[in-house]
Order: sequence, then structure tokens, then C-alpha cells
Amino acid sequence: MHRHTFASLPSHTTRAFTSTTPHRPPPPPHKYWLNITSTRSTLHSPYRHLSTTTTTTTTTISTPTMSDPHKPPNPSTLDPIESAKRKAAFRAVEEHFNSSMRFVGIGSGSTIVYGVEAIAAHLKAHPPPQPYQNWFVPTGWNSRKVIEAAGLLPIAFDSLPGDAMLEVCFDGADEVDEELNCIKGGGACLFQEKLVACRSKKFVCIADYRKDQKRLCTKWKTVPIEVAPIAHASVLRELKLIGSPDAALREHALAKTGPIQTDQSFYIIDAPFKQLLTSMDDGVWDVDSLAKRIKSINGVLEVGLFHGMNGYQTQKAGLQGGQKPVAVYFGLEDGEVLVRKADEIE
Ligand SMILES: O=C(CO)[C@H](O)[C@H](O)COP(=O)(O)O
Repeated sequence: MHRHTFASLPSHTTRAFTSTTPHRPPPPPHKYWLNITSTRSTLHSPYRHLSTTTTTTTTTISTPTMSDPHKPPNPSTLDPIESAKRKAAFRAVEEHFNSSMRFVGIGSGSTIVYGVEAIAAHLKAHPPPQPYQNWFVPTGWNSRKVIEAAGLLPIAFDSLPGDAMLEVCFDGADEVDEELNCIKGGGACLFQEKLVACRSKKFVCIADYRKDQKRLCTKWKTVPIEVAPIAHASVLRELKLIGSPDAALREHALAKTGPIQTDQSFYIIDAPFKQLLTSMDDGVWDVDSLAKRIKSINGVLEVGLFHGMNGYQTQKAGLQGGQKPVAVYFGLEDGEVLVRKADEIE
């Protein structure tokens, strides 16, 4: 089994993940993760309407039930949606990962659990030559737990060698449009996810068919925005001025617990917008201009729109990293995987 312990890590890496990390005290086991999940599934998932009984079929959207929530569930217990995510994850990893990759980014959410499962399975079958080490860069607390639960080695983003680029980062999305712009942040992890995507040679997205839409804000109606707590009211005010009067602070399902806090101890605002336009349309809020406009508001740390150039396009332009995926793997209802790739790799 390809398994590592902290005993083998350089000291700077262990230090990055001790319980003295200033921004996040050690949570009670599983509790924090479950909070986030229940909040998302009750308050924030546009897919909850799919949990209905029709005259012919019953579709249940499940949150994986696991004894360890950071480990993938037994494949034989998966419902069709989870199964679709898992298939997409294995295909994405097969096509974009290899054992000689030194630094790899790992996103957050329910889908990436299968990506990490696929990576661990690949490393078990094709161990890297020793003493070669693969390092996995998490995008938050949940992501780090998933990496650890799979027996892989996490390394904090700020412990990366200064000149290192990640070979690839795998992550999920809440919605993807036909130009591969994404909405992310449904799980409140957008800032670190963007940091990691922009430090990666390529971002590979894994999703299920519900996320595949022509335009953003079709089924996932809101843009998540991470804001400094002190600025949340003024950001809401400005969002109103630019066309999102119903933007709201994301709160825990249990109201007395207050606003959800990110790994940076910031808040999340969910801002509804009408369907966003792509670069092919003529109109006001195309993805790029909306993302830039929101980012320009004082107090905004990051916007959950992943747009602009992908990793291949930045490399071509002599730059590095990129917010947009180079490929998106959608697990389909019939068990197939649909791959949408950027033009550069068609
Ligand atoms: O952006 C994210 C977290 O902030 C996730 O990637 C996104 O919400 C998708 O999550 P899931 O795989 O659970 O559908």
C-alpha cells in the first residue's frame, strides 16, 4: 500500500498542518465537514429538486454515507449520481495523472473524493520510483482530510518551493458553461481553489451531467463571493447596485450559528444573477466582466467565477497557471463520461 505518515515529512510540512495553524482550530472529528455538507444540501444545492418522486422513477441525491466522511464510500452502494462522479473522476485521473508528478492540487467537495480515490489506486498500481515523492496540495481543511484519509502526502500551499508549479490540479465545479467557465464555491472553498488552479500547469475539472450547461447561472443561480466579515454589508450594497438585489450572506442551517466561515475565516455571499453571457454573446454581464467587476469591490477576497485563460493558453502567452479548466469530465446518467476539452487539446 502506498502509504505515508507525517514521520517521513520534512519539518516545515508537518508544521504547516499542526493544530496550532492560526486560522483553524482542530475541529471535532467529522463535525465540521458534516455541518458544511448539511448546509449545502439543505440551503444551497440547486439540485435538491431532483430528490423527488415522479410517476416513473425516483432519483435520490445522496450525500455519501460513510463511516469516515473523508474516505470514498463502497462503490457498490453508490446511487447513479455518485456513480457518475466516480466514473468521471477515474477517467480524468487516467488521462491527466502519472506517478512521476511531484506536486498535484486537490480541490474540495463531494466529487473530488473520487478523484483522490483514483489517484491512490493509480499510485498503488504504479508506485513512483523511490525515493521519489508525490505531494498533494489541499484547497482547504476538508480537502486535506481527504488527502490524508487516502494515505497521500499533503503539503501546504505556502510550503511549496518558490519556483514550483503544480503539474495538475483536479477539482469539481457547481456549473460549467460551453466555454468551460465555471462557477465554484458552493462548498465555500473558492479562494484556495483559485490559488491552487492558478499555480497549476492545468486545471482538470470533474463533475456530473447536472453541472453541464450552456451558460452559467442556469441551474446554479448564484455567484459565490468570499468577503471580509467587516465589509459584508457594503459588498451586499454594491452588489445591489450592479444588478443583484437579492444577494445574501450564506448562513448555517442552524440560524443561531451565524454566517458560514471559510478556511480564511471570511464570509460567503451568494449573489443571484440572470444567466451569464459568454464571449460569443452580445450583452452586459458576460462572465469575464462580471467577475472583474465583483472582484473590484472593496472587501471581496475572491469571486467564484473561474474564467479567462486556461493553463495551456497562459503558457502560450509566456505566463503561468490559469483559472479555467483545460478539460471537464462529466459523468453521465447512462454510465458514460462526456469530456469537454479546451480547443488547445482538441
Ligand atoms: O467549488 C467547490 C467547493 O467550494 C466544489 O468544487 C463545488 O462546490 C463542487 O462540489 P461537489 O463536488 O460537492 O458537487
